[in-house]
Amino acid sequence: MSNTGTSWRIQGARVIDPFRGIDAVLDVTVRDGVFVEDHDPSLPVVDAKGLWLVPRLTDMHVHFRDPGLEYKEDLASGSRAAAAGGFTVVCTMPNTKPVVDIPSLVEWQKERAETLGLVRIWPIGAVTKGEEGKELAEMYQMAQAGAIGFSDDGHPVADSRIMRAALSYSATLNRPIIQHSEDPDLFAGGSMHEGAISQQLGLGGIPAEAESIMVWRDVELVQLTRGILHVAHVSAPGSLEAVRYAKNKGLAVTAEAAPHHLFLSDDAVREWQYSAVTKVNPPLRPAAMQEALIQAVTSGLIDVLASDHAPHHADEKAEPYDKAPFGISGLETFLGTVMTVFLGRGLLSPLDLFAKLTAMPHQVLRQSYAGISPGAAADLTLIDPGAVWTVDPAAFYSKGHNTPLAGATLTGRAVATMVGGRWTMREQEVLG
Ligand SMILES: NC(=O)N[C@@H](CC(=O)O)C(=O)O
Ligand SMILES: [Zn+2]
Ligand SMILES: [Zn+2]
Repeated sequence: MSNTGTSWRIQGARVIDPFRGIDAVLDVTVRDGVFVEDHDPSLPVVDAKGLWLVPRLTDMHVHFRDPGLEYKEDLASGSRAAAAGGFTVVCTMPNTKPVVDIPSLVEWQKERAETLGLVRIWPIGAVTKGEEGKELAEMYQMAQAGAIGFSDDGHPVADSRIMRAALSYSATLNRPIIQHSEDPDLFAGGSMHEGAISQQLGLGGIPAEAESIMVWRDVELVQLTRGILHVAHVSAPGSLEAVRYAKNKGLAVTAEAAPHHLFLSDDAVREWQYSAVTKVNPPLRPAAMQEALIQAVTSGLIDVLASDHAPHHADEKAEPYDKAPFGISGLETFLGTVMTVFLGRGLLSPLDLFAKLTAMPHQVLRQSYAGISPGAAADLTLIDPGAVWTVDPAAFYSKGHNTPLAGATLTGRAVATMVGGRWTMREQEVLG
C-alpha cells in the first residue's frame, strides 16, 4: 500500500493517549492531517491490531549539531533518526557552531525542519551569548522567533548573577531555563563517575556532587526570582533531593532523566574497556544511584524522559577516554530502553510511562496539544510492544553510531511514525 497521503483509518490499535488519559482499543481516523471523529469507510485502512498507538511522542533534549558541526549530525540526519525512533517533536539544543543565540538561527532551524518534513523541531535558544556564560543572549527576540526554552547545554550557567537574571526573564517569557547542572571546578579533569571503578581504571572522576551542588543553587535562585527551571539529565541522588525540596515548596522546578542513566551503571565503563562509547555527561553512575533514579521516575519526582541524543564522529570517539568528547547517540534506542526498564519490570503502566514522553514535556514547555481529539494535528507513533531486538548502531539513521547500548537486547520498538497525517517512518524505513 502507498505511504503517501494525509487521510487514514487506523484500526484495532491499543490507543494510549496521556493527553486525555485514555487507554483503550479504538479506531482512529485522520483526515487532511488532523484527527476527526467520524469513521469514513472510504479512507485507506491501516491494520494496527496488536500495536500501541501513542500521540505526539516528544524528545525535549537532542543535539542536531546544525549549523556548523554537520559532520557529527545535521538537521536531515537528526530528523531521520527522530522519525526512526518514533518521535514527532524534538527540542534541539543550541550548542552548535555558531551557537543558536540570535532569532534568525531559531527561525532557520524551524524552516529547515519544515522543509524536511520529518519531525517538528522546537529549537532551544542559548541563555548566554555564544554559551560563554558572560552576557545574556537575546532571549526575548528568540522567544518571539519560536525558541521554546533556553539552555547553555554542554555548559552550565555557572555565574549566579547571570542565572538570576535568566530565571527572572524566564517568568516573564513563560519559558523554562533548562540547566545543564554542573559545578565546573568540581567537574574539571573528570571523564567518568568518581568512585571505585574510576579508581580501578585510573580515570579522572566526576563526583555526583558536581551536579547536585548546582541544582541546589538553582533552586535557591528560583526561590529568589520565582523563575521557571527545568533540570536536564538528572543523574545524582542529591539532585533528586533538591528537586523534591523545590516541588514541596511549590516552585516551578521540573526535571528530566535520560535513558542511558536508567539502563546502565558505571560498570559499563569497565565492561567496554576504555572505549569512549560509555563517555557521557553527566557520567554513568553506580548501580545504587541508577536504581534511585529509576525510583524517582517511577514515583513521578522526575517529570520527563529525554534522550540527550549527542552524536559525535567515530574518529572523535576513538580518542583515548580522557580526550574523547562526552555524548552518545540516543534517539533510536530511547523508546526500547525506557520500555524495557519501566514496562519490563512492571514499574509503570504504559499510560504513565508515555506521559513522560508526551503530555509532560508539553506541560514543562507550556505547550498545548489536545491529544487524539477532533482538529488536533495527527502526530502519532505505532509501537510493537513485544518486539525483541538487538541494538545495531550500523543500522542507525543518525550519523553518530557511538552507544554503549550496542548489542543490548531491548523489548519494544516504534514501527511507524506519522507527523501531520503523513507517514515519516514505516517498518523501520524512514520516508523522506
Ligand atoms: N551529554 C553529553 O555528553 N554531551 C552533550 C552536551 C550535554 O548534553 O551536556 C554534547 O553536546 O555532546
Ligand atoms: Zn548537558
Ligand atoms: Zn545535552
